[in-house]
Amino acid sequence: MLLKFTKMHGAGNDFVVIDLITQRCKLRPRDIRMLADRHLGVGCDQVLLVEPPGSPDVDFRYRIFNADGKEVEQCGNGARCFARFVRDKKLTHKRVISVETNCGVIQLRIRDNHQVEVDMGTPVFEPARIPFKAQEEADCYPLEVDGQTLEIGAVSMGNPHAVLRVDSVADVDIEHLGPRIETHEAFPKKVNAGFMQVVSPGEIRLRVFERGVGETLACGTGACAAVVYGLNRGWLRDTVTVNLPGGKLSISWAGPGHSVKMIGPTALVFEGSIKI
Ligand SMILES: N[C@@H](CCC[C@H](N)C(=O)O)C(=O)O
Repeated sequence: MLLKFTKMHGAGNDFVVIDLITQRCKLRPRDIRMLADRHLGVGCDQVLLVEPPGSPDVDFRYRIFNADGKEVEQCGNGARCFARFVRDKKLTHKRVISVETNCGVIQLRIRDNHQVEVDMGTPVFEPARIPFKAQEEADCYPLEVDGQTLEIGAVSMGNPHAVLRVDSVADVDIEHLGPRIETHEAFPKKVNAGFMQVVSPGEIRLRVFERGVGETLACGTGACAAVVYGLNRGWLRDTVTVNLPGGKLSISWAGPGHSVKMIGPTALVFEGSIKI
């Protein structure tokens, strides 16, 4: 069949978005891998499927697949692009949209200038729920990688993140360290690895090696994880500008028990059809 798609990005984290409300298709993991392939398909970090909701209390359901074909729980930049997509396609006229994801319902607010605000929910630090193998919950943990001990923060934003503070993101050997942290045995479901440079209490630089993808130009949940880790360590204040290789996000967190708010851009790249 010929499948219609929309290519979008949020701060350079790119997506193939598929409307499964007005068209029907059952995508297999190999279809997802083909769509995500930058040589043989459309090319993206994640494929997003927009579906009807499972309950009348929410507006939509959306599902997220990494480029490796595996379904995941959450995607911050994808959530913003999803909101812009359903408005642009006139699947809703609402500016405040609630959507069911694999880690619960999240709220999105469409602002002006193609910016979208997302309530990303409360961060989870309990090791078993990340999941992360540790005796007890702590602000930071030692992680042995290639004979050196790294100091990491571990947090779930619906999906698992490890965050390391570094002196300079430009000097991180992300191609070497990223895969080793992603597949470290302490993270039974693998992990997204973020490298954070604190510029000031209100500004960080961040590079993320994403689970199931590799280094991306931006990671929304990674930005949230870095800010909550930095706040817990006393390095950051409650609203932080996160500079990623592909753009800027604004992340706010009022502390334990509060949800994390993210504001950032969305962009439409092109639309097309592809044979599945
Ligand atoms: N790019 C995303 C995160 C996508 C999922 C991630 N790779 C995972 O496996 O958890 C974001 O913007 O949050």
